[in-house]
Amino acid sequence: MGGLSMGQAFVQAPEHRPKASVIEADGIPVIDLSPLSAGPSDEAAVDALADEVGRASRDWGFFVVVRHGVPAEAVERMTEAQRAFFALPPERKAAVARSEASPLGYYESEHTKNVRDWKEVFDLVPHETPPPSAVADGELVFENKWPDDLPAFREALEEYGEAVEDLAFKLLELIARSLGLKPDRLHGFFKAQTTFIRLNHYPPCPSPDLALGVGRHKDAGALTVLYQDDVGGLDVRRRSDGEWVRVRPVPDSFIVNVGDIIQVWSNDRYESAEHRVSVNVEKERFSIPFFFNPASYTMVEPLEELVSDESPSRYNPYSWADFFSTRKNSNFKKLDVENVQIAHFRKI
Ligand SMILES: O=C(O)CCC(=O)C(=O)O
Ligand SMILES: [Fe+2]
Repeated sequence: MGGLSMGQAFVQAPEHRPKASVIEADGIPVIDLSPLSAGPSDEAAVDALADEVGRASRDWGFFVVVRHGVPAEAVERMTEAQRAFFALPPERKAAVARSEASPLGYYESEHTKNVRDWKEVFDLVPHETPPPSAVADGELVFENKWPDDLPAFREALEEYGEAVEDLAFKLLELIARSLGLKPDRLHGFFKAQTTFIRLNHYPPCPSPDLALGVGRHKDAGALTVLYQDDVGGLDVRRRSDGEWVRVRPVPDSFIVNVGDIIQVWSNDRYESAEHRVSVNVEKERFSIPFFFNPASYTMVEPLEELVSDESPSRYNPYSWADFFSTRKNSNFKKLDVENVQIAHFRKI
């Protein structure tokens, strides 16, 4: 299954290998978003929700949302389409493969921090920009690749993308409120968003003690809204003691995590947490991160409202386009250098 065969490229350094015993995370907050869909908005309830989101973003960088408003049927159609896609024969997946110049589509040899991940993926963007008539040398082309003869696939993705984007904007408003900002303060950054959706398939792995589905990393964008099936495997680095803890699957939920951009915008009030994916011998696992990312021309820096004499800016501004394309390149092939991190822009 999945065509992967275990070899040296997948082997993590001893200090990064998963331990045999798994700590189930009890403390990751589960937040009920139903006050957002309760008709005429109840400001006090929404403020209380924003406080919960703020505390979770500060203490964990992760939280789980339930009664989030994404229709169960959209999720079901999406996960069926995902399974159908990964079950295709290798040559049909290869027909929509990613290339260095055109990074969307199918891919099965991603590296995280220069070690290969035990997974296959399919990337696409929910907002395709019209292709430019001429592409400069070295410029990336973000064009979706759709598999032939799988019509329900495209429809399911479009429906799912719209529903999860609505949720992402609601979460963005809660984050803004939690920072004492106007609810729509961050919306402007997402006018020409570079959001992308990734379908992940982690086949059963013969050596789950040596390899990871995704090596340890932080998400570089603003927010990630993740669907996971009921198998489990996502591990988050707990802030209080640095231990890896497993995020238990909750039916009909999404996992939300704050990415590096929100860490920088918030001037370190919130922190993007390190996470990874463990694999197992018996079961395949499916997940779908929706990486909610701002426009490519965004210069990322702490929001001016959150900077003062007492709380000076902790980061030099950086270009999201440059950060994103450098990271994508380093995930595409094994490099000898460390990949780009927000720590490189840290002032203090
Ligand atoms: O599969 C998962 O649970 C998480 C995947 C992930 O962290 C990523 O793709 O960035
Ligand atoms: Fe991630």
